[in-house]
Amino acid sequence: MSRVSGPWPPVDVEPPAAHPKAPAPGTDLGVHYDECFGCGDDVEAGLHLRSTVGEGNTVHSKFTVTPAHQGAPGLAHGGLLACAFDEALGSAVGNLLRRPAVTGKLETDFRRPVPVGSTLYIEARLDGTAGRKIYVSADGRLDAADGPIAVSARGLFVQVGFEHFSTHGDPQALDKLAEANRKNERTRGDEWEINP
Ligand SMILES: CCCCCCCCCCCC(=O)SCCNC(=O)CCNC(=O)[C@H](O)C(C)(C)COP(=O)(O)OP(=O)(O)OC[C@H]1O[C@@H](n2cnc3c(N)ncnc32)[C@H](O)[C@@H]1OP(=O)(O)O
Repeated sequence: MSRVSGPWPPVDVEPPAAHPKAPAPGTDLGVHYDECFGCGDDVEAGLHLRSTVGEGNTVHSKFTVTPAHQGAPGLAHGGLLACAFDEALGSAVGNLLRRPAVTGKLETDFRRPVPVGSTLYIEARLDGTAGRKIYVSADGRLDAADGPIAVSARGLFVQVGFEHFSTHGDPQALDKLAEANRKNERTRGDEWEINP
């Protein structure tokens, strides 16, 4: 069976166009929500991804595997690795396009074991958009930006209105996030593309 599931993106796409107010290459993206399992500081056993904007519609993230992330003894759990890629891809979509979007589909290709103590260097890139559909992909390299690829992923994010989060999520938590965002230039609501 081929590792590659088909052409990517699977449909004709527009080339990705970063939002005019997207953070510049080199910008440290920080934490988008303290309680996020992917990046939040309040989640002790979370992944604590740290991300920086790269050149050419990319975001570079680092994820260090701890004993809390094990599946087999001494090795990262595949589901948590998929989570790291969801976060890295979502960070590329949210920060570069500034469109509210959720993961519709996430495909992962586990190519090498990822031991506890190792760091994945993930490069996520915008591949294109087709209406509300946003296609992204990423490679995660072991222990160095030019290390061997251990995991690759492809994702489809679907742009949604902000009501997706207020309807299905926790309004109090959203208020808390909005308050935090008011203190953070990069995530101000007036800089988002909100019309799906
Ligand atoms: C600074 C900030 C940082 C922000 C940094 C953020 C980082 C965090 C990242 C974590 C992100 C997450 O985990 S998000 C959480 C996990 N995901 C979710 O909970 C999403 C749950 N699913 C849904 O709510 C829904 O299914 C939606 C919104 C995805 C789609 O529903 P919808 O709005 O009714 O739209 P729908 O017509 O179904 O789909 C729209 C188009 O997408 C296509 N489509 C939808 N799903 C799929 C699919 N799985 N595979 C193929 N295609 C699909 C449809 O065919 C359609 O194509 P066409 O007919 O138009 O051609």
